[in-house]
Parts: sequence; structure tokens; C-alpha cells
Amino acid sequence: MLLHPGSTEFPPPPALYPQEGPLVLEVGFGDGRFTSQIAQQHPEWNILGVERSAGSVSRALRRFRREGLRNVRVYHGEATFALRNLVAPGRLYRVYVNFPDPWPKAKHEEHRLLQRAFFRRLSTRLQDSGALWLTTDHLEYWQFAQNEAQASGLFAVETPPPPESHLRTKYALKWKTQGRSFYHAVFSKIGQDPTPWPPLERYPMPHALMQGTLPQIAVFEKAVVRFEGGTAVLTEVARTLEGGYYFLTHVSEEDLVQDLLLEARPSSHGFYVGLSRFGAPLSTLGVKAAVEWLVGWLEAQGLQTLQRSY
Ligand SMILES: C[S@@+](CC[C@H](N)C(=O)[O-])C[C@H]1O[C@@H](n2cnc3c(N)ncnc32)[C@H](O)[C@@H]1O
Repeated sequence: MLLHPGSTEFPPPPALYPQEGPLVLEVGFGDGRFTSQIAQQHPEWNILGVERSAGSVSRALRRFRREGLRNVRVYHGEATFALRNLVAPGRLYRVYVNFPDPWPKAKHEEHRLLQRAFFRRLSTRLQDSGALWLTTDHLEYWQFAQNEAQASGLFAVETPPPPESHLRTKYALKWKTQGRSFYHAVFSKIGQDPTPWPPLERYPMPHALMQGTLPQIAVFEKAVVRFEGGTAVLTEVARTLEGGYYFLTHVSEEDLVQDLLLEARPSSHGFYVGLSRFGAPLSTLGVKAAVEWLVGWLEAQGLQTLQRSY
């Protein structure tokens, strides 16, 4: 099952995962061969695989379907979004991170996944004594992650040799042929961050009912809407066959980037202006801000608002 931001609920409904049993997260599964290996070895596990690359997600999904795996759920997007929104507090048994992007330049360190803030958040989702297992070829990132986990005060760190099964991923095999060394660390939860980490707030579909005549839009200048925690950019407009418009909008907020459509379409009472359901977007603060901006812009073009809901 492939999960989109808009198909997530919180707390995650029990039916999201196919069975009672340990919940295991794999971050950055790449071509999915490790996911498939653990899913077959542990049919009693519920495995949530998270991957931000669309190409990898589609290749891995083909593999999971071909192999008939029933205990894997896939989220296409950011690991922290999935952790925050698809995992109930205290529910995770284990996390696997194999060969994470190392971001080797000092000025890019902030992009690394395994840093203090992440460990603090992870502690809210792991069960007592749950653990994250890291395998990498990058000595400096391996040491960095250990320092960050220790600085959080919430994890005990051990560094046994990497299990053989972790050295058969696509990247492990690639680095093996180059003669690289491999490093492993197990981060076991020993405490929990007292700050709750609630899921991203969702909003009812923001919309307005407007009346008047829609403008003929020959040229649309890109609009940037800033809101607390992100930006929404309305980039393009397209006329619909029924005489309305779609506005292609890029909304970027914490751990979530969505390309979605806002619409202004004729309805029995005037024009419905709001978020289109196309692509099953998640209705967030950023979406609300974008709809609010669009209604204001249409008002400036001469339409009147009869009713608004946002
Ligand atoms: C170097 S590859 C390793 C892939 C696989 N684990 C392997 O060992 O073959 C790192 C993968 O992690 C994914 N990734 C990196 N950061 C991520 C994040 N924050 N959330 C989800 N996926 C991420 C990348 O898209 C990439 O596919």
C-alpha cells in the first residue's frame, strides 16, 4: 500500500498496518531489497518503508508486489513526516537506516538526518528500549550520529560490527566493489523527550464561494505567499474546460512539500474557490494561506466573496 500525505490520519488507524505486531521503520529504502529481506524474514513485523525518491519508490513497489509482500507499507516523502504522522507515540520497535546520504561538506551538515533534534523526536515514537540501527560507509557521519545521539541524552550507543545482512543492499554492494569499510551503530532508547511532538495540524478543506465574472488571465505573475513555517508559490494558471481555472501551487512546510491545484470553478451558486482534491493533498496551514491569498487576488480582480470557510 502506497501512502500519500492526504491519506494519513492521526492517530494512525489500526487498519493502516495489517496486523498486531512490532512496527519497524526503514528510512531511505532505495531499491527496497533490504525491506523485502526483513519482510520475508519477519512476517510478524509491520514494516513502514519511507523513501523520498519517486523513482526508487516505484521500483521498490514493483518488487514488493512481485514478491507478494503483505506486511510492507510505503510512504513516499520525508522520513520525519512519516515518523511524526504515521507512527503513534511509543509504537516503534526498530528503525533501520542503511547508507544514509552523508552530506559530507561541513556547510551541508544540517541536512543530515541523524542529528540531535531527530533523536529527540525519535524518542517520542520508539517504544521503551526500541532502537535505531545505522549502517554506513561514512566514518565521519557514523561518528557524528553517535555524538548527536549521546548529546540528546536519550540514547545508549553501541558499535558492533555490521550484520552481514546489512551489507547486501544496493549501496553496500556498490561500496564493497570500491573496497570501502563499513560501520554500524545501535542507538537504544533510554529516555524520552518530554516535549510532545503532535502531528502536523490538518484543516477542513479551505474554500470560498464567490460571485462575479472570472477575469481573462493572459499573464499570471508568480505569487509567493509566506506563512508561519513555510511558503506557498502559485506558479501557473490553466483554464479548465468548464470555464474555471486551476492554479498550480507548490507548498513547502515542515517535512512536507506538496504540488497541488487550487481551483476556481463554476458552481450552482457562483464560483467555488479552494483546494482541488486532485492528487489527494493534505489540507495544511500552507494550503489555507494559499487559498486565502487566491480569494484576495480574485477579489482584487472584481469578484465578491459570498461565503468563506478557512
Ligand atoms: C545512499 S541511498 C541508500 C539506499 C539504500 N538504503 C541502500 O542501502 O541501497 C540513500 C537513500 O535515502 C533516501 N533518503 C535520504 N534522506 C531521506 C529522508 N529524509 N527521507 C526519506 N528518504 C531519504 C534517498 O532518496 C536515497 O534513496
